[in-house]
Amino acid sequence: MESPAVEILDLVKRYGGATAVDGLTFRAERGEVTAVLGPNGAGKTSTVEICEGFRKADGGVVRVLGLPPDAPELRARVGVMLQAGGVPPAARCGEWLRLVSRFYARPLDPEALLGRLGLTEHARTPYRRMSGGQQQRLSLAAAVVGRPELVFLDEPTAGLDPQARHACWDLVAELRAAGVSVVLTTHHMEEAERLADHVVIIDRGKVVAEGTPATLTGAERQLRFRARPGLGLEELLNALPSGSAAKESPSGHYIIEGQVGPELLATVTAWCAAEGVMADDLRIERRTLEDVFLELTGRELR
Ligand SMILES: Nc1ncnc2c1ncn2[C@@H]1O[C@H](COP(=O)(O)OP(=O)(O)OP(=O)(O)O)[C@@H](O)[C@H]1O
Repeated sequence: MESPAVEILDLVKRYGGATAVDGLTFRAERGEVTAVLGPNGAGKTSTVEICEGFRKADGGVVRVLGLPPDAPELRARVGVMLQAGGVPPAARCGEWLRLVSRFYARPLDPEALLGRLGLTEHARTPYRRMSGGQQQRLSLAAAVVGRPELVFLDEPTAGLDPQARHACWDLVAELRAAGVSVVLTTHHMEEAERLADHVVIIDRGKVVAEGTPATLTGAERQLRFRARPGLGLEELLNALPSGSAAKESPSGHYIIEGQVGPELLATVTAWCAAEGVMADDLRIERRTLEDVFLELTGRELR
């Protein structure tokens, strides 16, 4: 049987006395996009860099395409986009991508890739003079130019403008369509919802939930509206069918959960009318991945 793209079992990484990755276990299947989500400091980059062979684990087992992460034969089969750097400051954008492409047997056309990522007009610009978003796009291009079987993207769209973000998403979708396995970390829940087949949420170095975006968010719907902060919701709750819940989160944003149907909608709007409350942006929708993420990892800043 073919091994998964990435298999991580009981991974542990410590820095001095602090445990950054604390018995982490998950797999990324071949041909799928796996998104690893987690608050700042959750251990995402540590985990990905161990898979890339850049850091050593203190415990557990990691297999990449069935091999140990430092196996030399992985270099030609795995693409890596780092969060920052990796390119000499004086290297010109186009020259660098052409150079990287020469390390591979069947590379993509570097010029076409520069065009795809909006870098053609910067082809002669030295890396140090490129903007942060342009540098980021060059790193993405360098990660995929060798037609890897598996690509690791660490926060690929952080700091990108909307146009570049969409270009990156299109590229990831194409990689997936071509059968490439993708493991990406991100703080953009929308990105994970759009791109990922499998989402792994980690917190304090452990997996706290995983599944498809649809299984994580569930089929349940919510009624949401905006109104002045601090509405007393007890009376509304009394009027709603049992098993319903009403909360204000964050301030001025109201969420009603339960059997969301015509009756619940009528009860809420009748209560609003009686209370003189204008419910703005009233809508019924499924929970988002961001809701699930915040429920699992809390609102405290890390
Ligand atoms: N080289 C290092 N030396 C010491 N501590 C480190 C080192 N690298 C990471 N850490 C610590 O390990 C923990 C996990 O860091 P890591 O970069 O893996 O998190 P992350 O989930 O990628 O965070 P972010 O979302 O902020 O990028 C953090 O507490 C961080 O301070």
